[in-house]
Amino acid sequence: MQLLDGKKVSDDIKNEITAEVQKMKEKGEKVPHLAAVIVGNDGASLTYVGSKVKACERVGFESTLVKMPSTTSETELLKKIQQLNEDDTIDGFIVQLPLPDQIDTQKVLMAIDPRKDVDGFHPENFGKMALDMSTFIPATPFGILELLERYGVETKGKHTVVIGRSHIVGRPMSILMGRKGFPGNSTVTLTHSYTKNIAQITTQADIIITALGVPNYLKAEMVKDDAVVIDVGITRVNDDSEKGYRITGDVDFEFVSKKASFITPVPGGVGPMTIAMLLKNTLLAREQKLLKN
Ligand SMILES: Nc1nc2c(c(=O)[nH]1)N[C@@H](CN(C=O)c1ccc(C(=O)N[C@@H](CCC(=O)O)C(=O)O)cc1)CN2
Repeated sequence: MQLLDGKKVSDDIKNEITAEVQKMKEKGEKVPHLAAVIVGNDGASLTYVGSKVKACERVGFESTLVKMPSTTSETELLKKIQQLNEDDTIDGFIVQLPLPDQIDTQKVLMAIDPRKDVDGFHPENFGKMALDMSTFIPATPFGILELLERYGVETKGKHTVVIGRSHIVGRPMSILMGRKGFPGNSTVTLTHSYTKNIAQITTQADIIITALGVPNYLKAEMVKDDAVVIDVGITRVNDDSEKGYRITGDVDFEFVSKKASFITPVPGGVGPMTIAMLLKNTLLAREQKLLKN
């Protein structure tokens, strides 16, 4: 079994981005600027936006964190998005998800200027992705593709089973794995809460990508020998550690890792790749803006 080490690969990517930023500085160009909007006080979301800001500092990007109270109305958030769309100093921005119940997420994502949509969630960018056109690929699926590519995991002609059909991970992942090229050219089955006999499907998979958020859901008996297992689940389970919780994936790692050929750990697998690929999309947004000016 080989570990797909997202921590190491994300560090490599950040070093590559740092070198690109250095070149920009030497040419007297403005460095990329990412803004992140967070509404409310959800502990995990605050951790993730904090990591995004820290990652920007590390690679030499500018960053802006916009914190809004949990009582923010949809109108107020849409106004903030309009400001960020019009702010020429900002190359790309994200709205941290999930949003509070009073806000229509789809309406918010559609309000983001597609040229600044470094999460790749706007329908225009999502459509381009599905049509194999150049665009921002959502950071988590993009990170998974990068891990598969850097470890040389064969995907052509393989059967990939994706568990979970969220707009952030499962749905785009199922599209990307079936696209032409590498990584891709895979035969994809997208499973979800209405799928019957899921173990019958997963035991036939060469590659399993699970994004459910149910700790230890994928058991060894659901996986065939030598399968590639990608764990996108990140659940905080309360314990008596100093932090008060530990991070648990969807995969029963202790036993599944004994059967898998490649597997991502949690933590230290897909999570850090998400942050690295957001930086990559922000660099792309900056470069595209330079090309147009
Ligand atoms: N606007 C967005 N919202 C959300 C996204 C997203 O891509 N865009 N994805 C997730 C959360 N997420 C990024 O925002 C994210 C999740 C996890 C990690 C990560 O590094 N996890 C670590 C563990 C961190 C911890 O201690 O909690 C790991 O797996 O090693 C980074 C980013 C939902 N919302």
